[in-house]
Amino acid sequence: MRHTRLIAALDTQSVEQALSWARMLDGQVDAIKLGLEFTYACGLDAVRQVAHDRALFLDLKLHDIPNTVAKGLSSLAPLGASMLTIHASGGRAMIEAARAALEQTTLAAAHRPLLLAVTVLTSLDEPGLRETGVNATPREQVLHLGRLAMASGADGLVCSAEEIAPLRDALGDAPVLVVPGIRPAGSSADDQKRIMTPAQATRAGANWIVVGRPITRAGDPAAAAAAIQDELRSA
Ligand SMILES: O=c1ccn([C@@H]2O[C@H](COP(=O)(O)O)[C@@H](O)[C@H]2O)c(=O)[nH]1
Repeated sequence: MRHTRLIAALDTQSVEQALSWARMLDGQVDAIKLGLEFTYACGLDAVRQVAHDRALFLDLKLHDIPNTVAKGLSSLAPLGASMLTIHASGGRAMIEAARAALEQTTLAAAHRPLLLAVTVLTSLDEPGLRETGVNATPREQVLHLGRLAMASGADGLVCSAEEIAPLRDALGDAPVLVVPGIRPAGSSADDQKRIMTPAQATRAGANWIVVGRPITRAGDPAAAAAAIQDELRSA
């Protein structure tokens, strides 16, 4: 049976805050995620410092022409992240270039970061997606982009928990599914639109769930993470 692992999103503009959360969550989460907010505010040296010997999901969602994305990933690969993100909507050539760049830059295949393609942001519902010019439901568009990304060299997909079952039906166990938009029962949805609880996401087949504010805003982040791990185990 698949075991779903927990990533804590450390979204902050402060190195001290990120370090403090990372230390208090050591042993409670399976990886930490640093993203745009932290990286733009604090820089790549700070990413290295917080990641230290922790498993790192570096979620910078690259989206540009193939050459630029490839060069960007070549610059990021030495940081030692386990997972890096690009937008699937960048297209086949961009995804292929991204994969090739990671293979060329990383000396040992075993140390190559997983290339994850973001499908449809979990903050978008159907009306929000249509406003972007996409005449499909989020589920249809996630499936479309998921197929394209996996056929172009992605190792996995970022999607909401609502799309896990259709993705598994279409693509089987191959894609590593990393799932944000996770809210323990009773917690605020914030800006997320396609949400599920940790238990629902693990039952649906998530490999990893990503949880930010329900952990970082808790009075006791370590206890909040431990409660999510308990929920995953007993689902
Ligand atoms: O579709 C996506 C892709 C990435 N994210 C990121 O996950 C975390 C979620 O944080 P919460 O505080 O739990 O909402 C955040 O860092 C996003 O950048 C996402 O939410 N949806």
